[in-house]
Amino acid sequence: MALERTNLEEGAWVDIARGWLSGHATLFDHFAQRAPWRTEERVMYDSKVEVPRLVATLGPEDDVPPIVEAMRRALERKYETSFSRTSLAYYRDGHDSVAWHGDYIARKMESALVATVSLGSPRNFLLRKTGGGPSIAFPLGHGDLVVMGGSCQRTYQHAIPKVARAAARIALMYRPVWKEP
Ligand SMILES: O=C(O)CCC(=O)C(=O)O
Ligand SMILES: [Fe+2]
Repeated sequence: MALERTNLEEGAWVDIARGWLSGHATLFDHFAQRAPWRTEERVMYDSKVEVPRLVATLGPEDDVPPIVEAMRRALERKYETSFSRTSLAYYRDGHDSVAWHGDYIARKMESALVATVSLGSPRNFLLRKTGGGPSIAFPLGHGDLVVMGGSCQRTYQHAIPKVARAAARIALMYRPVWKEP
């Protein structure tokens, strides 16, 4: 895996591997047509976080292409953890977004890992210190892998901001099972 690590402050970091999944367009089409999409009817982060996008959770009963399991195994080997939860977020166009947040439960944990493979067209993925300040932008799409680690969910926040024009992107997210500390 050709990973490039960016060390942030307070023990947070992100790894990025550009074009990690070469067949991203095929997997995008598969999920766009077949994933069990729902709107986020329940408040996922906190009541202030607006989340206009479609989401899906993949379980054992879902029809998942073998590449999804192959990527999970590669990530588990590399990061020496069990990425047993798989979920999806579908940004249909520039109106879809996720506001600044640290992932639920993980934002209370000392450290946590989240691996995201971006399918389809790029969107800007932003990071900033929790509560505000300048942001760093990483355009993510076309099979790029990003892994957030260390204190990233607690000391940093991330967002996919709205933009005037964007083609569709799906984020395929792998997370370990997190326990409330
Ligand atoms: O779309 C992404 O890459 C990020 C999504 C995200 O942060 C989340 O669902 O918690
Ligand atoms: Fe998140």
